[in-house]
Amino acid sequence: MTEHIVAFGSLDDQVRSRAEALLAGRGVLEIVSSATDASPDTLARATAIAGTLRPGQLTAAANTRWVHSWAAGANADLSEEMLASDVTLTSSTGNGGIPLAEHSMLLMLMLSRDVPRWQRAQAEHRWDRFTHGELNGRTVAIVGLGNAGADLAAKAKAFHMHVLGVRRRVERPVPGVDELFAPERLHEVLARADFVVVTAPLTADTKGLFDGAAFRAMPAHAYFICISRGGIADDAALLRALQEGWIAGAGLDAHGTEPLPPESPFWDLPNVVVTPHNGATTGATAARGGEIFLANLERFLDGAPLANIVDKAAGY
Ligand SMILES: NC(=O)C1=CN([C@@H]2O[C@H](COP(=O)(O)OP(=O)(O)OC[C@H]3O[C@@H](n4cnc5c(N)ncnc54)[C@H](O)[C@@H]3O)[C@@H](O)[C@H]2O)C=CC1
Ligand SMILES: O=C(O)C(=O)COP(=O)(O)O
Repeated sequence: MTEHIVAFGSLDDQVRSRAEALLAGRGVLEIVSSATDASPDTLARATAIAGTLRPGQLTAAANTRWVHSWAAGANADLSEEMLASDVTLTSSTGNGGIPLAEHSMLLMLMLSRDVPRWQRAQAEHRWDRFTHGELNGRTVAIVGLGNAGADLAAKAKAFHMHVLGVRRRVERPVPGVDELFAPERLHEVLARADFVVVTAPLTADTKGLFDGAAFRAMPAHAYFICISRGGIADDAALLRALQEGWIAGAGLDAHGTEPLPPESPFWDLPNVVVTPHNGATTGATAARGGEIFLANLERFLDGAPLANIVDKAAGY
């Protein structure tokens, strides 16, 4: 059987030539600049698609058996059409765990040292020597212990932090995590944390998990960091928590509304570090994403079970 693989977006030259080598004699690779540019003919020919489909496109892609998302969190791919279809959806989970863990360390360091205050002083050429904090000996609670969370636990341990972890399978220890808790004990964990880092995916279970009660459960000196998905925090509650001093500050790479609108109050809060959902945007992430796709392409061509299959019912 000849496979017709369509990729939306630009493929790195190396990934492209390796995909073409895998397909030699077994199929063709067609690159379309974006999903919007995919013609009905292209969609009808595709037996597999890499990229996020637009509404109506999956229905038009009648021969497609596999859709691969370039994203680690496949939320944007889980359309009504996708949920209703029996097409296999795979994600790029695993591409960005390392930079997300680095980004979490960066945000914890920036917040504890009050880097924004130095930046304000530097912009004004002002010599502002103040007392700031250390990570050493502080407690970090990590919610979600997959690629990013597990790597963060090891990194936090290397900074001599005490590491609390929240995961559903508490019976499975994670290196670097000192104490593991089930999600039902979240508020108890939050009450003990100096830093809370959310790395869990956005699912029906995690949507709005950080509501007013969760922020009130955190100590007033604690910082909230979200590197996975906005929507896990209720933005109105987070804003109140930051403005009214329920918590000390936040480091936000993932936001409830993206791009964060220019008028959003989060931009201007002195105790918030905003990054534009690019905590994992490194060359290495793109390279790892390419490897994940190529390994799955090989499995697809061999009729072998695919890796990184998204559990449509679980939502990630
Ligand atoms: N900021 C950015 O640029 C990026 C953000 N992401 C987001 O980061 C997330 C994490 O990435 P990875 O660590 O690679 O994913 P992962 O799938 O390896 O890790 C997520 C972990 O959360 C756990 N989990 C799921 N529901 C949970 C719940 N209710 N309570 C506690 N734990 C729960 C899962 O079992 C899994 O172990 C992705 O799902 C994605 O949404 C991913 C890449 C880039
Ligand atoms: O891979 C992911 O899930 C990410 O959040 C990365 O952002 P993107 O989807 O590439 O805009």
